[in-house]
Amino acid sequence: MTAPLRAPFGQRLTDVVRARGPLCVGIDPHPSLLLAWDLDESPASLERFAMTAVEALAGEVAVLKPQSAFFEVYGSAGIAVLEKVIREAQQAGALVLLDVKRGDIGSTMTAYAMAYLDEHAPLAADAITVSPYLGYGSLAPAIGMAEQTGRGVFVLARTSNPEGAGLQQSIHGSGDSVAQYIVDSAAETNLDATPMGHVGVVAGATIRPGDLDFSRLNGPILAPGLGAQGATVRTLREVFGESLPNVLPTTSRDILRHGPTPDALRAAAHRVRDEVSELLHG
Ligand SMILES: O=C(O)c1cc(=O)[nH]c(=O)n1[C@@H]1O[C@H](COP(=O)(O)O)[C@@H](O)[C@H]1O
Repeated sequence: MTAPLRAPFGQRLTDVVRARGPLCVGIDPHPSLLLAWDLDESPASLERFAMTAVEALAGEVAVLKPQSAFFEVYGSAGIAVLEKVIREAQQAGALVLLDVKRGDIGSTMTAYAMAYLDEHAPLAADAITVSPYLGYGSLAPAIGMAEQTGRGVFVLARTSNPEGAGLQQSIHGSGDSVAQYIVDSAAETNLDATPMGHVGVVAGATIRPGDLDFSRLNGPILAPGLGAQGATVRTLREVFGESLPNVLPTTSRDILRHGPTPDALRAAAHRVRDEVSELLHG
């Protein structure tokens, strides 16, 4: 039997969060942020922006989450920057969650899995975001490959944007909401994993408290929405309650707006991380 490539994602995430605190920072090179950093909209500026964020944060925070769209805008030059971001962030000890929100029929999903979760893929990250709109089962190739390679997937369940609620809270054939069905499906995949499984869910820090029951998930909960979308660290307790230890809050603009000085970016990330740690450990 061949030795596993690396420890399972649930273990790796648990370890890095224990060492660095519970925070994911998004690398979202918005045009308005480039402007605020005195940069133009060119591939060279994209690289400067993204690598400054990596330099400042990859040795400090548990997880970095580059948003693929902001790199894709620049075509192949942007993808080359994204490859460098992933590689150098991992070398500095952060896990990289590539935010691509992929989802397709199973056979195409296999190709997405090979693009982002295969050992030899130039864009291989530690985890990706995936969309279950084609059915939770259609994600099987990504979930399977992630398990084989010690990587993870985060399935959109209840997103942070106001438009998500109507669809995600509608009632699924199981009698629960669509969002709850996604959480429960992830829970089935994660059953028996220790310290937790490799299938996370995405649930916005902006959602209504009590909308979802995460108690059986046994996996990480990526919680976007802090800062620019209006949620605060305090709202995390209201929304996630007893499941707070599994929550990985993520924030992008609210940190990046403090650039371009690496020290200021680091200080902003430390502030949010310490606030979340305080909430968790009292
Ligand atoms: O999957 C995500 O990361 C995500 C899911 C979600 O429900 N809401 C959400 O905002 N996101 C992403 O999280 C980031 C939020 O950015 P800020 O609002 O600047 O913190 C963006 O990259 C979004 O694409």
